[in-house]
Amino acid sequence: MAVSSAPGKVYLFGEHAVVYGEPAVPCAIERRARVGVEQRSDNKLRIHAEDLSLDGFTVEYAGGANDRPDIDASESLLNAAMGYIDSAIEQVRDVTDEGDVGFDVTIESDIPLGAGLGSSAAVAVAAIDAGTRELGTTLETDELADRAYRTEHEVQSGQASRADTFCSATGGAVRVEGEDCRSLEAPDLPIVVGFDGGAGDTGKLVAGVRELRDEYGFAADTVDAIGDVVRNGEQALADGDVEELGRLMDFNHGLLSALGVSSRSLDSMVWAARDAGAHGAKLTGAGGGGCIVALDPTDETETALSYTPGCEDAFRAALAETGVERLE
Ligand SMILES: Nc1ncnc2c1ncn2[C@@H]1O[C@H](COP(=O)(O)OP(=O)(O)O)[C@@H](O)[C@H]1O
Ligand SMILES: C[C@@](O)(CCOP(=O)(O)O)CC(=O)O
Ligand SMILES: [Mg+2]
Repeated sequence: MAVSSAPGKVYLFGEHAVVYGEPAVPCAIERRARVGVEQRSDNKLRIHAEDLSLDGFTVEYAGGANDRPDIDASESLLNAAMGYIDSAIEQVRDVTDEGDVGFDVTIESDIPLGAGLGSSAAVAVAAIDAGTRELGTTLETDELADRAYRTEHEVQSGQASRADTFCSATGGAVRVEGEDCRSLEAPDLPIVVGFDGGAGDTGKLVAGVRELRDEYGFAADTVDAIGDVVRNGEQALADGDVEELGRLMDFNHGLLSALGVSSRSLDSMVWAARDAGAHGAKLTGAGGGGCIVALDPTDETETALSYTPGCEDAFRAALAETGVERLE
């Protein structure tokens, strides 16, 4: 059996706009998904996912479009639940040229699902890394990130950036613009996360922004403006100017909100953080529900969030210096 882990992330800047070629700066955090993969003697896939919102389940099936697991859940729920892991295993089969190989896969994760902290990318990166190693192939980080990106691209119906998967594979703070992915020097940022207990559907939210962008010139301008915020943010990051970073995060949140991807609970957490004296706050990831990220070196934001109606959990997140980790 091979076991790998990979971290989740927050977006300091640039989600959604990154899908259209603008730069984005995500930052890996110490919340990880661990995936164990063991080769079977038949061609079936057995997936044990403790932390899925289906209350944890075990299924056994051969994988691929024509063989669905026999469990009592709607097709859409099942697709949402299984899509990333299914597609990650296809990448393992493809990269190792072992189309018929079966696996027992076990997933454990401390990253909330669908909440903007990149659980899908972490699961894809860890699964592909463990799966390929189980078959005797160790991928370079760039190829691992690329294979995990293909997983997200497929599951999100062709609409995904390389940001989440590159960040999860390499760790640290990164900058992604189209195919250009690189690591950034980042100061130790005082990151606080607020979680509303909910989730958003990444594919749907991305499609919604695309429709707005196609329909209105000003929505396309809003996407471009996010790119400008990110470029300023990169400079602030290089200068270690946390106050300026915060101001730019506030601006970024306003633009995301204009694109329709915020929600009442995300907005209340953002305002609670600002009122508590955070340098800045914004939603992170696809939006619709899930998490916000704020910068505050004091305890005020975490405390304020823990009393904010609609906030289920608030925690400080350390930067994850290491991306994929090979545990067994
Ligand atoms: N612990 C887990 N076990 C199995 N699959 C997971 C797990 N965590 C995430 N996933 C997969 O990732 C999907 C959520 O990804 P996504 O909607 O992109 O949100 P995010 O990446 O922001 O968490 C889940 O529906 C599931 O397919
Ligand atoms: C909205 C988007 O920019 C980020 C999605 O992040 P998450 O899956 O919500 O963590 C989509 C993408 O970059 O693929
Ligand atoms: Mg995701």
